[in-house]
Amino acid sequence: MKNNSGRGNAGKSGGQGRGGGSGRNSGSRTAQGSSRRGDGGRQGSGRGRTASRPQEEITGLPVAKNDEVQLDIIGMNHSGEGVGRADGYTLFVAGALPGERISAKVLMTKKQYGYAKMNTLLQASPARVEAPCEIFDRCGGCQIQHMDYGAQLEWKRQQVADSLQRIGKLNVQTFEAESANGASTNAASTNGAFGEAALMKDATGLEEGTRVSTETAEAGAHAAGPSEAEKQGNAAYEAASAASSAANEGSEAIGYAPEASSEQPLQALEETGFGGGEGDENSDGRIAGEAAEKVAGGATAPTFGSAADGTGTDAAPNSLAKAFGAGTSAAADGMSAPELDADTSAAADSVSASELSIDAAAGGVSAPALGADAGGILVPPTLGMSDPWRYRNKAQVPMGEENGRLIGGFYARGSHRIVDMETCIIQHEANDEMVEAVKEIGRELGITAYDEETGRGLLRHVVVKVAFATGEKMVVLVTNSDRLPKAEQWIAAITERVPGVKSICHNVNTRQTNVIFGDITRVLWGEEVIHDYIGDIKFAISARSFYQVNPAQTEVLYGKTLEYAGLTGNETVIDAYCGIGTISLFLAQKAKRVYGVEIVKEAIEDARKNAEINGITNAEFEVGASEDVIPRWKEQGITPDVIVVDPPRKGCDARLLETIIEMQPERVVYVSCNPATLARDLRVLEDGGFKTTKVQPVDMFPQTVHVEAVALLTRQNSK
Ligand SMILES: C[S@@+](CC[C@H](N)C(=O)[O-])C[C@H]1O[C@@H](n2cnc3c(N)ncnc32)[C@H](O)[C@@H]1O
Repeated sequence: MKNNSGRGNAGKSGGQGRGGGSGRNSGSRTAQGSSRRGDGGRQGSGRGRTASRPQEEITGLPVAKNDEVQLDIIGMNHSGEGVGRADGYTLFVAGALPGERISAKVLMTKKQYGYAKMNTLLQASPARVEAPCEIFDRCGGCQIQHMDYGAQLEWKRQQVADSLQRIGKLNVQTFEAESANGASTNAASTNGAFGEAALMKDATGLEEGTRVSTETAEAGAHAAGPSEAEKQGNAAYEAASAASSAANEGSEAIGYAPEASSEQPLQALEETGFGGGEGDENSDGRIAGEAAEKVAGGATAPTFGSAADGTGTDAAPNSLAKAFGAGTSAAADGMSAPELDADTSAAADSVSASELSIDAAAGGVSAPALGADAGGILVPPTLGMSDPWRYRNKAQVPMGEENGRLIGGFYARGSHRIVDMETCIIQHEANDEMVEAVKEIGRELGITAYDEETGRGLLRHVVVKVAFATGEKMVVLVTNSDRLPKAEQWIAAITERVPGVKSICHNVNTRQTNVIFGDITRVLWGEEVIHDYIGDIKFAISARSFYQVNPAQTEVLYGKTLEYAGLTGNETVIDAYCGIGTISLFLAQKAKRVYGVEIVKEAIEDARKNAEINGITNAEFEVGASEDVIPRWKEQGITPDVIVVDPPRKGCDARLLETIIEMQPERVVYVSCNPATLARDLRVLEDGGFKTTKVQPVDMFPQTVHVEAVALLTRQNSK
């Protein structure tokens, strides 16, 4: 276990107390520059926003740019920023935790909310810990290392409960949780220290039922990108769906009927692919990696199916669209571009802009009194890791040069400048070692790094994967040329310095884009794939195939999915959004027959191969959009007992939900990486005759703000 203790020492000044209340009067404005500095608090250095966009002066606000304000932090938004109020005006503060009192400088103001940079931590939260990573302040891969892991888990559970209540208008059972500061909190209410929902409406300024406006789309944008990437898969896997969902998905907007945005996402990619990032799964648009790939790929490379052609139409039947308001207009997605950085996390979260309860605006006042109903949905504590470090099996590292020396690491916040990095403490050590070895070899061979401004230079990214169960390793060199110079020397050096390497691949990406992978991948040496196990099932993982990045927690997630599916061996099961068939094959062990559907052709090819290598014959897979294929299966007479869905962040297509309701399975198991769209979709299914009984949060991405959950719904009406 890494050093994750040290609670509460950082920067307590103790001199100011917490101030009274968190409502409209909690922020007190002081003269600029009058705050104390250097009293040991977290200075909010590198994580402050870069207000690089010219700002329009908005008059009549309680604060102005450069003001110094004292704030009580009353929640944390889904980007991991503390939420404070200054005379009723919402300010987002990177690095501040709920329950803290801080002095901060206002960086920028918008009509409904603004950003501030913490200058002095006046009173620290007991949940505050010293972030163990030296570059936490600069790297976007993790957002909440400074929060005690128990508090992270509690916050994630709260995110789920809040979304169910506020967006889904669902009844959540009261749950007594020990909060990080030892106080007992009613986790079903929304005014706990870790609840943010109450702030959303105020932050976006939208009245309940208001459709997402430009501002909310903008706000939501931040969440775009990476968030999902890992979960969604790489460019190949996401390309097909990205065009239709790009904007919506990234924006966290939850309404149906989004318009697709096609080009904007292209800048999404700045980020570290090394660490968390959802470059993969990270959200705040800060992580390049796959997220970027996904988005960018979808917009630019219509290679994998109809949705990728940029014509994405997620149009929902009016009734549904109406039910959830928030038809959002796309754009959001592109927001992760560096120059927009300062706007993005606002997310204040368009997510629920249209759904938020008005009384929420009061500042942490609880939503409708839903909590105490024992008949409500059970949201148990988040299933976390005993050691929430070194959990990732894949790193995607951008390469650059510093004074002529090959370096690789992460993009400095708000720029595309690459900062060298030797270790990432959420990566498996083997990934650190592989990346380091490749950098050394590259230097020895005199390899140049790709320069995205000039389009010159050779090595763009190094992607490394390690299979936790077998120890097999893969190195992928992504270059800006079709030929890899000195290929033999590369192979000799990598095989010598990377013990256990099973596969060395070369991917060609000559496009001037931030997308990591190009379309051509060649095996330079060894196997085309490495193998890993989840439970007893063996999976072949190729250079570009999507595979969950946290294998330990994947087993937990799939185990819960299987448990909720309640299989006896006689059931027909549909696995919608099945990817490479990971969940399908898990289920097939206990079901009569499993039908998997996935929009990306390559994923389905992998799924079929994986079924074969495991000798599984009762699973079949079809390429296509779930919302197209499953209605067809219905016409063909397939009658599932259980339907499992594991959609991208944008949630299920409305047509799919309608089909599920018509098919009337006994149970629906909904695996989600976005509590907002989960809540929206559960509302539809509830209205269609299902009852949500449990929603189990699972921590797939410790130290980041990403929230994963699996929900069980049972059919209430009879066929
Ligand atoms: C969250 S991933 C789930 C993958 C898989 N269940 C797993 O756990 O590895 C979502 C998947 O849905 C796919 N997808 C996106 N839109 C789709 C659609 N309309 N129909 C079917 N699959 C889709 C993506 O390509 C991606 O593989």
